[in-house]
Amino acid sequence: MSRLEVGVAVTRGSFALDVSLTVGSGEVVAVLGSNGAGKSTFLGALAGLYRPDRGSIVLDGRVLDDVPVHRRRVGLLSQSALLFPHLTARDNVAFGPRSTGSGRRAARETADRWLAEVDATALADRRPSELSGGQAQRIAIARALACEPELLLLDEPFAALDVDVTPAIRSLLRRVVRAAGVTTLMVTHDVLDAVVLADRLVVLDAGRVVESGPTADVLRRPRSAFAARIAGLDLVPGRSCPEGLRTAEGTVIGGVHPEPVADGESAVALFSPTSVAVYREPSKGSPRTMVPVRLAAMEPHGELVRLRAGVPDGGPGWVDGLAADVTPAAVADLGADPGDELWFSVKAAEVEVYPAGR
Ligand SMILES: Nc1ncnc2c1ncn2[C@@H]1O[C@H](COP(=O)(O)OP(=O)(O)OP(=O)(O)O)[C@@H](O)[C@H]1O
Repeated sequence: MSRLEVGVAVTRGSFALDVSLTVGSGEVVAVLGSNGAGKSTFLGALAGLYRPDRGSIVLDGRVLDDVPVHRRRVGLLSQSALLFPHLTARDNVAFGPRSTGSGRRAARETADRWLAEVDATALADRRPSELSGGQAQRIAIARALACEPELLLLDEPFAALDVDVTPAIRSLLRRVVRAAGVTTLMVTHDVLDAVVLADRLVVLDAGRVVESGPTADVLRRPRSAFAARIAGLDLVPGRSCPEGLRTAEGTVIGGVHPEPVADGESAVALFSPTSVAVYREPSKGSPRTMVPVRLAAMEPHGELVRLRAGVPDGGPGWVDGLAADVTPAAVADLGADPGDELWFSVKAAEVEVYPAGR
């Protein structure tokens, strides 16, 4: 079991990544972030595909910076299985142990053990062209772990699978990664991968870590707009004020402070889309915060309809992407279409204000 300590800066064209991160021995960390946030660049630096401009990667006390890729003891599982087409499943799995010095027989035994671990013993003699996508990915999992990596990198490991096989492969990966106790870093777009597999979430934005913490904590109390979006919550950034939160342009969002936040401190207001009511006109004298929006989109959301806000003419940018989940009957009463100017409204008692950042 190995502890990973990374502090790297990587430049690709005009994009700059600067990330410091520690992954405890045997810990599974998920790296999330929107498109272009730098997730693949970060993983590529760890895998040895990109040379950092500065910084270092230390795995179990070994500095990896100048270690050739094949000696790093870093396993990589990608979206596609990338099996050798001319080798059987067993020989694909045995390839790693063979190339690190195991004899033919020992490598075969290791391969058979890992094929059993991933419930693929019956597939041992098949070639990749005779495997389904899910079966091939199981073999790829066995192959990655048969090398006994000190660090396992998962790059969107389920992105290329059919949706109906993804849950089974996801839970299989969870089982074998936990059993192997291997230190793991996973890049994913899917919050479900993080919930099922990861101890901790790290959110990247524009090449920087904007949020990090235990998976459940980040999803319960997101500090970044991206994490709030994946957790299904609305988030408004600003500064704490006695009434709740004041946005940069001066809107006050009434809210409660579940934990102490100093007046004027950088903070975020969080609320559930189900606590947002939607009106055609602002209601006067209401104890609710009323925010003008332009309706950007409407989509089904379970038994409700999710109304997605865009910025109205001259309105503040932070309303962009706010969600309101309302009943189909309420949508019919409202008679709203995308492009209409509406008011989102939320009660102070349903807004929680927390310090921003960790
Ligand atoms: N070969 C390249 N040359 C210059 N810039 C690049 C190159 N490849 C990627 N970039 C830029 O680096 C930034 C980060 O890209 P990266 O692929 O790491 O993001 P990502 O978070 O993995 O995105 P996605 O979720 O879309 O896969 C992007 O702004 C991208 O435009």
